[in-house]
Amino acid sequence: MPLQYFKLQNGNKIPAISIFGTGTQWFKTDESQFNSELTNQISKVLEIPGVVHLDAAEIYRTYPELGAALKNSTKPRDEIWITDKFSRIHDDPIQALDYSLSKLGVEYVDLYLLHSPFTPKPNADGSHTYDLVKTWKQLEELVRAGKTRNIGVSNFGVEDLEKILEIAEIRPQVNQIEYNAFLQNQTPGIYDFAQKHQILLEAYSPLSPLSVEDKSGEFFQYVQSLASKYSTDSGIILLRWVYQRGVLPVTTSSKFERVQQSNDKIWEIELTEEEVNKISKLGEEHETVRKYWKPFYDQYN
Ligand SMILES: NC(=O)C1=CN([C@@H]2O[C@H](COP(=O)(O)OP(=O)(O)OC[C@H]3O[C@@H](n4cnc5c(N)ncnc54)[C@H](OP(=O)(O)O)[C@@H]3O)[C@@H](O)[C@H]2O)C=CC1
Repeated sequence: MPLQYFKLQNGNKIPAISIFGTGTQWFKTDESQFNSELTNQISKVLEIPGVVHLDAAEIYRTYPELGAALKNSTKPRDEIWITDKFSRIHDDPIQALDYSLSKLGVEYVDLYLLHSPFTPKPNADGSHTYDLVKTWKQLEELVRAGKTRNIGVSNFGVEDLEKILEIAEIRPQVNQIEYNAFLQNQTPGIYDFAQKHQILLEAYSPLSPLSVEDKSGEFFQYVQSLASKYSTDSGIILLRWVYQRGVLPVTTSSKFERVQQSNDKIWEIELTEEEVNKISKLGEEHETVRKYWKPFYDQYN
């Protein structure tokens, strides 16, 4: 089966898996330290036929590598979905997106997100908050200027989203959150809230369960049995479970074969409803696995 899409609330279509994130293992603290291995990997990803979905952010400091790969690629711009995020390295999203567009050498991104409702670096008074409403208005300006096709948020809880929905003239289409079988609500009620308001959830770190050391429990035996049934590996089963929960998986790999496999194999299998529900149930019974934004969200484990 070919690549699938989710339909956003505004009618636009988004490729239903982001096969290459440039954060996590590719994250850098210094933009000027060029990682040619990353550029090579993105270049190979851009050779995969059809639309490919890439994930970027200001704070990953990987625009130079992504820009170099895009420059060398012959793939038409409309076959590349670029998600980017404002992480508050620049003061506001207008400056930040102008910077990333110039580094990436493109005229627009497909989706621009507020990376989190917090400032990673504390304000002078020690707080981590900032003016979300003012910032959202700037994102809307970026849509009107044609610099991004869609806008959204990341790591937002229900209350933060409510603030945005109240004032939005252009609605958030996406909330990219940490989501895996062992963390089905990054913050209380976020899954149901997003469904109700037609905000597409994206799952970053969807494969976190595989990083657990003790894999002797029923969850792992069950996922492994499904991998055998569908002639694949546990990673693909977990990505497919995310997709069948109506959530868009955002994954990455240093191994090109895995990127290729995530892009193809996930569309060749279909879990039954019973299998999806059983993964959800066994996952919920397992201890929470949360890797990011822990100082803010560990309280919800
Ligand atoms: N908005 C936010 O705050 C955040 C966004 N993100 C975004 O999400 C992206 C993905 O996050 P990440 O946590 O890396 O995602 P995953 O949960 O998909 O983890 C990727 C890891 O899993 C391994 N892997 C990949 N495929 C398989 C497979 N089939 N079987 C077993 N292991 C596999 C890879 O290792 P190997 O290299 O050895 O294949 C890699 O180390 C980031 O790059 C970033 O773009 C991430 C964190 C926070």
